[in-house]
Amino acid sequence: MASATPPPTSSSLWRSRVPCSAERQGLFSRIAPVYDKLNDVLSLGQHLIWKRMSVSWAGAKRRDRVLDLCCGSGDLAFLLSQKVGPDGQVCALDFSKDQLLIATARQDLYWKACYKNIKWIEGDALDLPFADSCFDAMTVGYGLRNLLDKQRAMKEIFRVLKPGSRVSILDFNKSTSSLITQSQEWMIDNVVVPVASNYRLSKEYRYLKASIAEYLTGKELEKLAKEVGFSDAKHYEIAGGLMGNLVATR
Ligand SMILES: C/C(=C\Cc1cc(O)c2ccccc2c1O)CCC[C@H](C)CCC[C@H](C)CCCC(C)C
Ligand SMILES: C[S@@+](CC[C@H](N)C(=O)[O-])C[C@H]1O[C@@H](n2cnc3c(N)ncnc32)[C@H](O)[C@@H]1O
Repeated sequence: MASATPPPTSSSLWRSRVPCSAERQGLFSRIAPVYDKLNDVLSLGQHLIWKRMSVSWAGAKRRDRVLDLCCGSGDLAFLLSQKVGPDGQVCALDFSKDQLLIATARQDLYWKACYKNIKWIEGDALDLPFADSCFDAMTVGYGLRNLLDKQRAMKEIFRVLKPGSRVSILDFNKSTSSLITQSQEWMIDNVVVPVASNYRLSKEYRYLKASIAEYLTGKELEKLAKEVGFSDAKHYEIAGGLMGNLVATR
């Protein structure tokens, strides 16, 4: 009699599929304590340059009311805060309590007066607790790729933006070039995951590869934005095509 197939272990389950929403929430909470440090180390500090570019593309200006969606530890929220100034407001939303705790701790550490204009909100990007047409600009830094229902997310982003305003969505680029894809995968397999293993976070960082494979290409992101109603959408490749940024205008 053929031996019964053993039930999949949690790690083998993960290897064969991208985690569900609750598992992702747990993932980002587990990586929260080392998230910023590993981003700095693994991107050689470049990620902050990419984030500054993304915030500039959002078009936030003084006294605006803006949203940083999937804010995590707050990198883009702090940049937006400086753009809108003390008379503006930044709403920064995330569904991970642990990421928001890191963000609020950073806010307390930093001295800039404008940072008092940031409001941290625990919520779901797929069901935003905001009225229609209430934001002058929005950023989504490394968030959309992590959302299970990207169309629903794009519809929510469209709904809460004021007519004529922009969203700037920074993430890994799902490249149509096999060389770029192979480079991303090589770096994740041979640099990112081994470094993360020092913090017992191999599985969490290995997820990057599957999430990029499941993501949308630049053209597909532009198409999705136009389908939900954005009047204009343009995807820019940065960092040699390893990263990408969609700018969509309502
Ligand atoms: C800021 C960056 C990634 C944020 C990020 C997003 C996610 O969805 C994750 C999911 C699970 C774990 C961690 C993350 C996460 O950190 C981009 C830079 C940090 C990356 C971890 C570094 C990846 C290396 C790149 C493939 C190539 C870097 C090239 C650079 C010019 C050296
Ligand atoms: C890779 S981090 C990006 C953090 C930050 N924007 C940055 O650029 O560093 C992705 C963030 O998205 C959040 N996230 C994932 N799915 C979410 C959802 N459905 N609703 C709200 N936040 C979500 C995670 O908790 C995590 O903090």
